[in-house]
Amino acid sequence: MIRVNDLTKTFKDFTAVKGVSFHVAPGEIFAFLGPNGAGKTTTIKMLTTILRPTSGTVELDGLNPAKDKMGARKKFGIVFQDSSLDVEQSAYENMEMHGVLYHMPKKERVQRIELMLNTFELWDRRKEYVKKFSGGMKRRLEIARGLMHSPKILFLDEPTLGLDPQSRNQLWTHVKQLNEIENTTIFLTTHYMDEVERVAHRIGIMDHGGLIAQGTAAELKEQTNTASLEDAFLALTGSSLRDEESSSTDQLREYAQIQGSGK
Ligand SMILES: Nc1ncnc2c1ncn2[C@@H]1O[C@H](COP(=O)(O)OP(=O)(O)OP(=O)(O)O)[C@@H](O)[C@H]1O
Repeated sequence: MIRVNDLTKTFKDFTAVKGVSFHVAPGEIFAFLGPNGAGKTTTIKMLTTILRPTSGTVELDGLNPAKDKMGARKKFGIVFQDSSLDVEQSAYENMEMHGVLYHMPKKERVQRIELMLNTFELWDRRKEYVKKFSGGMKRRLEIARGLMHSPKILFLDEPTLGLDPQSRNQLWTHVKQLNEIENTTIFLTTHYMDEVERVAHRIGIMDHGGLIAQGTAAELKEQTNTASLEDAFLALTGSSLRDEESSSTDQLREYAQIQGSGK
């Protein structure tokens, strides 16, 4: 479903992503794990037509986004770290707007909104303004909205950053359910090791712009002769994700999210 070959991105004289190659099968949940600045977001941006690769190729369900941007965009939904919801509108209106942008017929829009809001447990709150929602509800709404046009692939860039453990747990329960029901292929990035173990079928470990290992959690542990994914990560990168979690970039992001959620 996703085929990436020798993908590279250079900003002036700095190479943020270096010759990354991987495949994601239909219906698979693939997670990118890596410290701050490893190149995860830059990779997602190249996969989703936001950034043009310096070299290498991307294929999404058989389409090359560099050649057919609009065709490729219909194949995926995306949720970035920064919210793009209209907080002055209701949950229903946010969904409706997305359906209109994707030229979905009215009848299809109505059915899909109900299905997705139910899947993400927001149907009862559909008429409320998004500004009244908690951080976890906003995230779930963003994912539901990203799935409005029934994309084959869902990209999630650190979707649980700044959420409390209960909201994180709830979000992944819904995402996994969606993956099982609709067989949506999911590509995600996260800092949280427990999430990766719980949710991902396969994991890619990124460090300094390169994809240094990939496989199931069991395979990564076996490769590094370690007992936990955290130890495997340490053995591969020499740095701990916990240290990275409290980096200034993360603190700033979390601060911005708290501000955004009006807490
Ligand atoms: N537009 C840009 N111009 C120059 N350098 C950039 C640009 N975008 C990203 N970088 C650099 O590329 C590197 C990779 O950044 P990227 O955001 O992809 O990392 P990441 O793994 O997603 O980390 P984080 O978890 O902090 O988002 C970083 O060193 C970053 O400073």
